[in-house]
This record gives sequence, structure tokens and C-alpha cells, in this order.
Amino acid sequence: MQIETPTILKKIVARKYEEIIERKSHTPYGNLEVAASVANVHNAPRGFAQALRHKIANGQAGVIAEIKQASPSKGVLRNPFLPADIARSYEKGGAACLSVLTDKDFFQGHEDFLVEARAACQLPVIRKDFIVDEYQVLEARAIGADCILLIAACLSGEKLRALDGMARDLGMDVLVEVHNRPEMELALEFTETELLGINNRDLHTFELSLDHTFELMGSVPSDRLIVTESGIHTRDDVALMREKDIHAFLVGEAFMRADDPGEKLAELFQS
Ligand SMILES: O=P(O)(O)OC[C@@H](O)[C@@H](O)c1c[nH]c2ccccc12
Repeated sequence: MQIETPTILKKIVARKYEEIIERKSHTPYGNLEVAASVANVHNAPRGFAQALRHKIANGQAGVIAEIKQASPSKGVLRNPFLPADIARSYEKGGAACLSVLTDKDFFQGHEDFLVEARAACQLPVIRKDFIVDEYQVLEARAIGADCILLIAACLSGEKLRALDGMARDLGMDVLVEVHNRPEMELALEFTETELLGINNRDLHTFELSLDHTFELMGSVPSDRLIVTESGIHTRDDVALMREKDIHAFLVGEAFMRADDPGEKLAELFQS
């Protein structure tokens, strides 16, 4: 199946392929394999999906709290930006998991931010990046990631299958992100993912509508966990989702703009 790749995403992914070539010449695959097996001893996967399920089983929302300095649509979101402090604040505020942007060129992220954030708390962490190559999956585990994001809009079915399988072999969970029906079908056909992210942000236009989640949720098998992504800003947004039986959330901007991100999390999600 051929899926149209949105424009900004095209730009990001084109740059990503260049970046991967640079990285491969700097750190050979073999070195990363060693680093990944060391990580499996010293930074064993913390169970990302399990942490979400655990919160939800206790009647709470499962919140993946994002650590993101900037975004292409909103520019700089937080300054100063201290990943370890933010991680501790999120843990205190009741987050289930963390999401750390590692893309440099478009989100001002860095692998070090993931390492610092994870070391500062007990929470499982997803590497948030544009993953299109096995090298990045290995790299994710090498820096301690517990989960990776795979964006269906920039991957073929075969590539999705390969990257999903590799992440699982390394002990990580996978969050597959979709934002329309063909992408949803691709995710369900080619991956074994338990976690299906529905992005409320249209990657063509940056336009946001929580209706994306409602429109797509009906085609998700009941054994999967839907994560509603982007554009959650108020207690009303949260209540609306929970009324429709959506209990897992990925939230960035609303927390990043708050003085105390963890306090903001508690304010939005405490019942
Ligand atoms: O900041 P928001 O609107 O709360 O959104 C968080 C998250 O969903 C968003 O950062 C995101 C969703 N999918 C992505 C893919 C790549 C980079 C970023 C993202």
C-alpha cells in the first residue's frame, strides 16, 4: 500500500536519512550493538506499556509526559530547559511514562536529554524521533530507551514490520503512530504493537482536532491500547477523552509551557 507522506514530515525524514549516514560513519553499527547489550544489563527495559496499563487498571489516566524544548510548529517552548528536573517533576506529578524528543534539527532535542531524564527517575521512556532505519532502533536501546515511536506515515509496511520486530527483540515496546485510516490499517497489518497512537495533529497542516481520535478509535481491536496524542490542554479535553474510554495520553506543549510541568500534569489529570 502506498501512503502519501505529508510535506513537513517529508522534509524532516529527508534530513533524517542524511543524519543517519553521518552517524553511521561516526559510530559503527558494531559499537552500538555492544552498547545496546551493555544497556540491557545496566539499563534493562522498564516496561513502558506495562506502566501505562498499571495506571489505567487503577482507574487513573496513563500519561506519557513529553520533554520537548521546541517544535517546528510552535518554536521554543521552554527556556531554560532542564531534562532531569522536568523528569523528576513529572514523576512527582503522577506521569506513567516519559517521552523525550531526540531529534536535533527540528525539535532541538538530543540523546543526552533522554539519558539525563531517565537517570533522574524510575519512569520508562520512549525515544521520540523519526525512526526509519534499524540503526536508530539499536541506538535507542543503547541510550536506554524503553520504547520507540514508529510513525506509519513515513514507513512502508515492510519497514514497519522490520523495525517493530527489532525493537521487540531488544526488549523495547513500540508505539505506532497513525493519523488516518490507511495508516491505521498498515499499523495493524504489519506490526504486533499493543500501543496505537492516534495523532490529533495533521502532519500536512499542523492543524489540530481531537476528533481524529474519535474518528479512528472504532477501527482499533479491543486488545490494543489507544494513546491520544497532541493538543490536550485542559481538564475538559481530558474529560472528553475519558468519557469515550480513552485513558492513555501523550502530552507535551501544555506541560512544557508551565512553570512546574509536573504540577500542571496533576492539575489536568487528577480526578
Ligand atoms: O505538544 P502536544 O500538542 O501536547 O503534542 C505532544 C506529542 O503528541 C507531539 O509532540 C508529537 C506527536 N507525534 C510526534 C512525532 C514526532 C514529534 C512530535 C510528535
